[in-house]
Amino acid sequence: MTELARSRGIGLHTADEVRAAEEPLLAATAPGALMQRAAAGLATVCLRLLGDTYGRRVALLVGTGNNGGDALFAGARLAARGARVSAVLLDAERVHGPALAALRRAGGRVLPAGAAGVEATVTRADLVLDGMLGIGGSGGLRPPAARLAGLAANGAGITVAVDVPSGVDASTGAVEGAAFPAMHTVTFGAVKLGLVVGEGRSLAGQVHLVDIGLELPAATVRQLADPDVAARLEPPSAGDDKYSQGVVGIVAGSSAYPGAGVLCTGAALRTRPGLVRYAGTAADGVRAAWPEAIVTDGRPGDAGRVQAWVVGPGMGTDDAARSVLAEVLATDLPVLVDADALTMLAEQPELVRNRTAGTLLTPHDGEFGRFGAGRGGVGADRVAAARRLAADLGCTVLLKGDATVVADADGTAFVNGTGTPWLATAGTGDVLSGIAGALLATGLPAVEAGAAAAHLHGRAGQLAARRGPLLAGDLVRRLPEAVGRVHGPGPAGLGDSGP
Ligand SMILES: NC(=O)C1=CN([C@@H]2O[C@H](COP(=O)(O)OP(=O)(O)OC[C@H]3O[C@@H](n4cnc5c(N)ncnc54)[C@H](O)[C@@H]3O)[C@@H](O)[C@H]2O)[C@@H](O)CC1
Ligand SMILES: Nc1ncnc2c1ncn2[C@@H]1O[C@H](COP(=O)(O)OP(=O)(O)O)[C@@H](O)[C@H]1O
Ligand SMILES: [K+]
Repeated sequence: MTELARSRGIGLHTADEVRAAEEPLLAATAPGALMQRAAAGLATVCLRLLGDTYGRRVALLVGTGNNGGDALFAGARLAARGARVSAVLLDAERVHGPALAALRRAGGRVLPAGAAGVEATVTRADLVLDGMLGIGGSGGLRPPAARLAGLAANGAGITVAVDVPSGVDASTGAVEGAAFPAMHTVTFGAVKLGLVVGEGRSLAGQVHLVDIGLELPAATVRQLADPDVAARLEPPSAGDDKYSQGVVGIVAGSSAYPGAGVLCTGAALRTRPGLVRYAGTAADGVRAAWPEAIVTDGRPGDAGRVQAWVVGPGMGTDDAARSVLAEVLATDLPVLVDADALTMLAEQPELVRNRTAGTLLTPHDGEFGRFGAGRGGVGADRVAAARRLAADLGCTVLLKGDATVVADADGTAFVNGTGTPWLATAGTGDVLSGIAGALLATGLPAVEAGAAAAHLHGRAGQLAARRGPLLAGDLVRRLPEAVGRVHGPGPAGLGDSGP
């Protein structure tokens, strides 16, 4: 097996996939065994978070299904270690019986959600464990559950979600109304997709995976970690020269707006030590900023041979720009289409439908909405949205955002785990295009180049944000360090958000 095939990243799964994997395991194990594995893992994480357990106050928010059972059994384990545990039941008539009995035996207190002491119990707890809804939840939280989530949000304790924060759709990350704001989520058997994408990403906090022995099918959605990206960034070897490292061509910026050309070219240069060619009307600015690039103010065809093109950032949408876009898309080379080129492409999608080489579109939500398959907007299911546009155009779509999604026409997808909200500033998208273009030129498939680029871009953003508010140019400066960082040892966990 090649290193690339091994470095496939962390699998992300839907609630249906988890349920299907649970069935044979439930049949093969003693009744309640899986829930005990889940509760033991959950209690271990809570003990670690609490530090000293004796006398600490723990509030359990307990729903009507097995998610509530997990919380009660874990609560019983914490009570046995000296914690003062109170269980708030959403419905005292429907609760996991053996788990409730275990909590009572361990000395836990039980009160219904409507009882007078609930507010104080939840807001004054040192740790609040959300066992209201897991993968069996659907739709927005009903009022009593929504009220408890609100109390936990206003309290001072550590908030921990059992399997999934209640109110978050485990499969999509969508949230309808209120949800439990978790600082930590302890999830069982598999990382649910909804914990790392959409609104679910920020509500889940840090994700801890507890192995309960599930055997899952190969994931169609994955998240790359540092070593997975490193495997896609082969350093030059003794036999390499500047051409063998991948030559990328950049068409970006304009005489009025040279900045996009400068940022995009710089990002490409700093991603790979190969060769970067530039063709466009921001040639003077690019030449002045980057003497290492080979620059022409002519058309792409005048630039010399390249292995991939980036087209779009800041290039304008006039007739000349349209003709340049058509020329680049008529080549049999991989092309990344961004910004102004996406605006033009949305009016002429046939330009990409029959391309044989990879085509990577990198829209933000506004640009996504301009395409036929994107009308009506991205919506709450971001992975489905990216897949829809990719399938419609036969392209790869990188949908930018807090957790950038990259999807191929066949449904293969990645969700990015790095980054910082400081990236929401002008020009950072131009930098992403330069990085992804440079990786496309090395021969990586478009979906892999997009996923690796989003990871590196996010890492560069995290490094730059350590010094305070960042500018797009800071990302370019931090790129070599970001590349070094993914090659080096260090934490490589899911959604790991910090260098
Ligand atoms: N099946 C198994 O063997 C295992 C299941 N485990 C736990 O079981 C969970 C799934 O359990 P369940 O299938 O019982 O489902 P849940 O406990 O997630 O929720 C189902 C209950 O919530 C109610 N409900 C649904 N939507 C609601 C809403 N919007 N507002 C308020 N109430 C709502 C339903 O009426 C139902 O009673 C997992 O997330 C995990 O925590 C773990 O113990 C591991 C083993
Ligand atoms: N809230 C956020 N958290 C993390 N990253 C973000 C956030 N908002 C935007 N980004 C990232 O910042 C970049 C913005 O790109 P884009 O919208 O094209 O900006 P521009 O066109 O100004 O270059 C994308 O990589 C996107 O994923
Ligand atoms: K939960």
